[in-house]
Amino acid sequence: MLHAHGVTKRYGAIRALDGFTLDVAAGEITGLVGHNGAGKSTFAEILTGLVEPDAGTVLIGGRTPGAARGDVGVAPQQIALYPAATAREHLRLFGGLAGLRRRDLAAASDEVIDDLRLGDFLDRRTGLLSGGQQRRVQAAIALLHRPGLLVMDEPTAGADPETRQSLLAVLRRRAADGCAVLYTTHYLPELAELGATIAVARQGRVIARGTGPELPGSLT
Ligand SMILES: Nc1ncnc2c1ncn2[C@@H]1O[C@H](COP(=O)(O)OP(=O)(O)OP(=O)(O)O)[C@@H](O)[C@H]1O
Repeated sequence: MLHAHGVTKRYGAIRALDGFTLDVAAGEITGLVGHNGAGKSTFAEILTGLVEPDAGTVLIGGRTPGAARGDVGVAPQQIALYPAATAREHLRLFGGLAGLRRRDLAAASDEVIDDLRLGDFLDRRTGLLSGGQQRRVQAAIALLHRPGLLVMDEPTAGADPETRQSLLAVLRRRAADGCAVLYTTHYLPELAELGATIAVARQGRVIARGTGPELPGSLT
């Protein structure tokens, strides 16, 4: 589903990505781990189609990230919500932008509201929500249109254990339905819970790939 080969991205003298290569199959959850500054978020941004790589190949279901945008769901590391709008309004807006028709949008919204337990604060402005509640709204937006590729960039940062459990559970279900999931985290036990394969990034490239037990502890 996701094929990236030899991707480079420079910011001035900084090589954020330096020959980054990674494949994620449909139905696979890949945990992307690595030190701060290893290039994880830069790669996630390229998958949104908003940041262009300098060189290399990135294909999502055989299409460029720009062309595949409707089939990608992204939960960025930085909270990116409209503080004056409610969670319900966010679902309506992003579902509409993803092309969901009214009835499909209602069903899809009900599903993510239930999966991520948004019901208690659905009609409050997101700017007034706690950090963990905002994370749940952001994850719901990523999941809403049932994309073929989910890009979750540290989605459980600041989340309480119950929120973390509900998010991990819904990601496992989506993967079982054939979704490819790229999941960045600094918290390795989550990857074991997800049954994820692991990619270790360092200095802008993937230096190791495998399941948890296959990788030497010092790498992760
Ligand atoms: N827009 C930008 N302008 C300049 N430098 C950038 C930009 N985005 C990223 N970088 C730099 O690129 C490198 C990779 O950053 P990136 O955010 O991708 O790392 P990361 O692995 O996601 O780190 P973290 O674990 O801290 O989230 C860093 O040195 C960062 O400072």
